[in-house]
Amino acid sequence: MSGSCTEPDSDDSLDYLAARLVNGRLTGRPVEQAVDLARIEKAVREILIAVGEDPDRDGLVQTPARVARAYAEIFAGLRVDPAQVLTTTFEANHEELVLVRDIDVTSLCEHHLLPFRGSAHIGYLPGPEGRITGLSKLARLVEVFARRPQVQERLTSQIADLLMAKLEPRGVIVILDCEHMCMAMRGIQKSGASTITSAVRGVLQRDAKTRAEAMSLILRS
Ligand SMILES: Nc1nc2c(ncn2[C@@H]2O[C@H](COP(=O)(O)OP(=O)(O)OP(=O)(O)O)[C@@H](O)[C@H]2O)c(=O)[nH]1
Ligand SMILES: [Zn+2]
Repeated sequence: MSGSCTEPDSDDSLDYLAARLVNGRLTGRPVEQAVDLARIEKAVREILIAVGEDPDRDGLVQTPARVARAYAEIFAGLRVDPAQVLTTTFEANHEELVLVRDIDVTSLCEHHLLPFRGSAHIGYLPGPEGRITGLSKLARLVEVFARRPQVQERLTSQIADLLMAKLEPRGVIVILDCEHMCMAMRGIQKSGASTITSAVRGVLQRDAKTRAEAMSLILRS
């Protein structure tokens, strides 16, 4: 038995993890909803027994604790207020499209608790005041919403809606392109199928030409 896991396991460490999603520093807001690591461990031990494994054999004895820590990390977004990500905005007198493409996304589908992963493309047209946010904040927003049990459609809309609410831009477009392990590893077993979801708000929803311009930049190779 190695028992050499070094991942954090105290409440303080989970607090730090949640804070990192927001500001990248080891400071931040307190954990609002602590993760019950012991309860996850107990449940994972039960699952191992239920599938016919011996949870006490050498390779598995640390597994419930490892899975508990992994889940705390994977679901850290549940302990973060996404609005915190967008507290810093800047004046830029820029009213044209701002687009960040190919943001890596990994989330867990809430139906099977299996991963789905791919890319997010996020664009917005700043409002009349021309206020913008840091580019990294768009990626942080994806992280906060992705680190929750999700369906791809809701993940896509949540990103778009929060940007609309906090930046008050003229429009937002969010496209996610992901592969779902629940379709590859089990069930229909079709690997390589990609699911594309979009959330389009404001002028980008109303104006086909503006939307087409944004789409052409998103799709440009
Ligand atoms: N719309 C949507 N469906 C999803 C997402 N992730 C997984 N699913 C689907 O959720 C559905 C759950 O369907 P159920 O019939 O309740 O579950 P199931 O018997 O495991 O379904 P199969 O995967 O078809 O075997 C499946 O069709 C999955 O492909 C997602 O992000 N969005
Ligand atoms: Zn699934």
